[in-house]
Amino acid sequence: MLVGIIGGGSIGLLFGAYLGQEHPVTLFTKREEQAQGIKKNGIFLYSPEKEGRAVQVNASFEKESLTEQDVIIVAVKQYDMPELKPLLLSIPKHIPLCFVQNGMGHLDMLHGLPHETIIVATVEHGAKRLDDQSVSHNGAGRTNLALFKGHANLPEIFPQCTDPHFPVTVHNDYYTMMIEKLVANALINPLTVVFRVKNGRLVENPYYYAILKLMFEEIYSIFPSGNKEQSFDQVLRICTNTKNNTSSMLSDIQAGRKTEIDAILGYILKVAERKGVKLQTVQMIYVMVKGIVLERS
Ligand SMILES: NC(=O)C1=CN([C@@H]2O[C@H](COP(=O)(O)OP(=O)(O)OC[C@H]3O[C@@H](n4cnc5c(N)ncnc54)[C@H](OP(=O)(O)O)[C@@H]3O)[C@@H](O)[C@H]2O)C=CC1
Ligand SMILES: CC(C)(CO)C(=O)C(=O)O
Repeated sequence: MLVGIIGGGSIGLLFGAYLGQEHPVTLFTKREEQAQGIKKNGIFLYSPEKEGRAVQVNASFEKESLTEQDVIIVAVKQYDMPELKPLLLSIPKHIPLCFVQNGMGHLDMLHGLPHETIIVATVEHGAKRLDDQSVSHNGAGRTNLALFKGHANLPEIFPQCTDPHFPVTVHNDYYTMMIEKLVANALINPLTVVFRVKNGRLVENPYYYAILKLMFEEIYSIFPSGNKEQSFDQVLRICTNTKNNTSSMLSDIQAGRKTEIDAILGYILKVAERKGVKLQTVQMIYVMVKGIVLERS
C-alpha cells in the first residue's frame, strides 16, 4: 500500500518510521532540506527499549505525487490545517484521507472536504522530533481509528503494521473516540505547559495530580461519556504510558510555535458556555496558557 504522510514533525516521523518498515511511505514535508535529508538517510527511530535505527522512506517537498498514494495521513498541527486546505482539495476524491490532530477544532473543516473516505485518528503515543530526520518514541500507546465519512472497511484501507510497539484499534463511533482523547489532552497538554513538566509528573506530583483531578471533574460534567472512573483511568493511563514525553503543547511553547489550546480547551469552554455552565479551573488554566503564549511571542 502506498502511504503518503503530510508533515514531518513528531507524529509524521513516528508514523513514517513504523509504517515505513512494511509499506512504501512518502513523507511530504514543508521544507525542501528536510525532504532531501530523509531521502538520503531515512528516518532515525529512537525508543527507550531499542537503539536508534534508520528506516528507509521516500520524502518529497513537491506535492505532485500525493495523487499516486493509496492513503494519505495528515500529520500537521490543527492550526496549520486552514493553510493546507487548498492542497487537500487538489487530492483526488477517491484517495482516503486520515487526520491525526488532537482536539475537535478541525472537524468543521473536514465537513467541507469532498473526499469519499475520511478517517479520524486519536494517537496515544508520546513522540518528540529530535531533529529533521529523527524521532524519539517516548511512550508506546495505540492509534485509534474511526470513519468520519464514507463506508470503507478500515482495516482494508489503513496500512497494517505488525510491530507490537505500534498497535492500531478500530472504533465504530468517531465522536466518542475523539471526546475521550479530547478529555486526556485537555488535562495533560495545558497542565504540562503551566507546570513545565513531562507528562508523568502530573500523576507523580500529588499537587499537580490534585489540579488534574479538579479539571477532570469539571470537564466530565460537560462530556459525561461512559463510566466516570474508567474515563479518569484512561487519562491516567495515557499520562503514565507517555510519562517521559514532552507534550505536543509544551513542545510548541518551547519551540516558540502557536499552540492547539483553542482546539482543545477553547472548544470545551465554548461547549460549556452553550450549556450555560462555568468551568472555573478550566477557564483559569486556559487563560494561563494564553498568557504564557503571549509572553513568548
Ligand atoms: N507529539 C505527540 O506526542 C502527539 C501529537 N499529536 C497530534 O498530532 C498532530 C501533529 O503533532 P506533532 O507531530 O507533534 O506536531 P509537529 O509540530 O511536531 O509537526 C507538525 C509538522 O507539520 C509540518 N507542516 C506544517 N504545515 C505544513 C504544510 N503545509 N505541508 C507540509 N508539512 C507541514 C511542520 O513543518 P515544519 O517542520 O517545517 O514546521 C511540522 O513538521 C497535532 O495535532 C498533535 O496534537 C497527537 C498525539 C501525540
Ligand atoms: C498522547 C499525548 C498526551 C502525548 O504527549 C499527546 O497527545 C500530546 O502530546 O499531544
